[in-house]
Amino acid sequence: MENMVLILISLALSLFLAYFLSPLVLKLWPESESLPPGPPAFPVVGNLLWLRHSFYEIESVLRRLRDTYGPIVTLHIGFVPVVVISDADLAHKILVQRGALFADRPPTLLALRVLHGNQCVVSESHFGPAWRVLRRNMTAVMLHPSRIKEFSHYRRRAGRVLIGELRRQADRGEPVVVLDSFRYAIFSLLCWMCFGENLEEKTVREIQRVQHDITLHFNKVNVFVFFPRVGKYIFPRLWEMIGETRRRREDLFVPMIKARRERIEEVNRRGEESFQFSYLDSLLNLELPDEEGRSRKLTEEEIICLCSEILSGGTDTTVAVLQSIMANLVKHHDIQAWVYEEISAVVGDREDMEEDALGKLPFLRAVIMEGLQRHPPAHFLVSHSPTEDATVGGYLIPRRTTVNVMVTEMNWNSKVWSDPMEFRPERFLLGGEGEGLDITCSKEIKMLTFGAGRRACPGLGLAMLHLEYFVANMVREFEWTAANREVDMSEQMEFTYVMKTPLKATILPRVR
Ligand code: HEM
Repeated sequence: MENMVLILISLALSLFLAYFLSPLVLKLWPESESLPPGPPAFPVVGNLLWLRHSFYEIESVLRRLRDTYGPIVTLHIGFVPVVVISDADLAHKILVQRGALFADRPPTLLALRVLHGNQCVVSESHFGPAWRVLRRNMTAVMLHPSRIKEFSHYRRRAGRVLIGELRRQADRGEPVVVLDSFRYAIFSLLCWMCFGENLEEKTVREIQRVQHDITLHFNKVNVFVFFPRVGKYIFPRLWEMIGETRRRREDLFVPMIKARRERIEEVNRRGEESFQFSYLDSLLNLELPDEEGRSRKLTEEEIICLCSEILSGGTDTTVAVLQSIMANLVKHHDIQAWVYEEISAVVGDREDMEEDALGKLPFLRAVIMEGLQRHPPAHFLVSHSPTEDATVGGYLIPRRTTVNVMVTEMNWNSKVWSDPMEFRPERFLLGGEGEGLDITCSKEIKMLTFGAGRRACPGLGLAMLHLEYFVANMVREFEWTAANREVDMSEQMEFTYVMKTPLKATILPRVR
């Protein structure tokens, strides 16, 4: 109790100093000369602008700062200096040309470490041997094109569930709100790939609820940036909720892990051949190098966090883009008609749309690329960090500094893209400015939706396939029109950037 009072008093004092004495004091923060420029900063609160703006406004704040200070600025968020880059050449330098130097991640907040297994997940691991093993396992074992192909029966099943659900809603004669159906389709698909079982709907929905709560906490833990050591005493309820969600996830995942272990032993004993491989199987076998160079098996908690990572990372991002693309097809009926005609010409009146057909649909691919360019679900990358002191744009960025890049400054750059805010898939066809665009950005950055370099998104191929597969099936089965006169395309920040008003459409089954 005494501690609590002391904390509150010192907090109040700092806020008082920061807010009321700011006109008199230019800089109380002992800022290193070397960091890129930025607004004045103060103890505890960092930049005063956080007293006037919420984190949700960070993008517009950064645009204003870019106009004042240039394409590389330093913000102070609580105690943490954060360097933000908004220029494609500088971004290419740190992500690709000197990628190894900037491939580390900064230390994660304690609250996130509780949820993310002490940084033992691919996205948060420090750049080093353990990250290499985890990432190679994810890309070579789970996300390798041949493995993705093996999972095609899961996609067919998820596609049927989605179309069935949309048809049921359409039969009621009401406009459909598609978001939940999209989310369930993508989530269940990832669940089956992750756990290797045709899990029942009830179980999938339970896992989905826990993952959803983890996402909600992920957004709230921002407050711990300001109070990294004492946050759990200042916000005891939030801290308790985080612990509670973590326990619920354990209660769900641990029995599945145990069952899977036993199943693998049984399969090995019997020599069964028709065994559907899963991400979980690879994690059960995986060995991580420890600090002394020895190998060790993953703990149960680490396995839980790695499964959780793929479910969260692969769902919200893909669903956000899927919804935005469908909203654009509702809004631009001519583009929807073009997609439909292209699919019909290739697939004809066959019952099922085979995945191989997707490779013969260049306009569909262009629509997906345009969706990714215009509606990146992450407006910032996951934070990077240099492993040693580094110079960028003439400024020194000390080792371990948090560095981030503004994705939308690349994707919506009017010097690269004509009318970047218009939905114009043709730009990705022959002769268009996006023709043959290398989405991995190896030579230059024009679109940064999946990041670039060593830490670029390993789920790129899977996400593209899911987007193409579901958009193609939904356009083939239904004609989509707006339920309201206007489709509101404005977006807001949740875990990712999503449509502020979820898409509501009238869908009519097509006659074949
Ligand atoms: C449209 C869908 C997706 C988008 C736009 C997207 C975007 C991103 C971005 C911007 C990053 C950060 C890159 C960086 O820090 O430089 C990232 C990292 C990551 N993504 Fe995705 N992602 C998508 C789908 C997926 C899927 C389907 C999976 C897995 C099934 C996945 C797994 C990951 C992982 C594990 C990382 C961390 C990589 C590392 O730190 O080494 N993502 N993604």
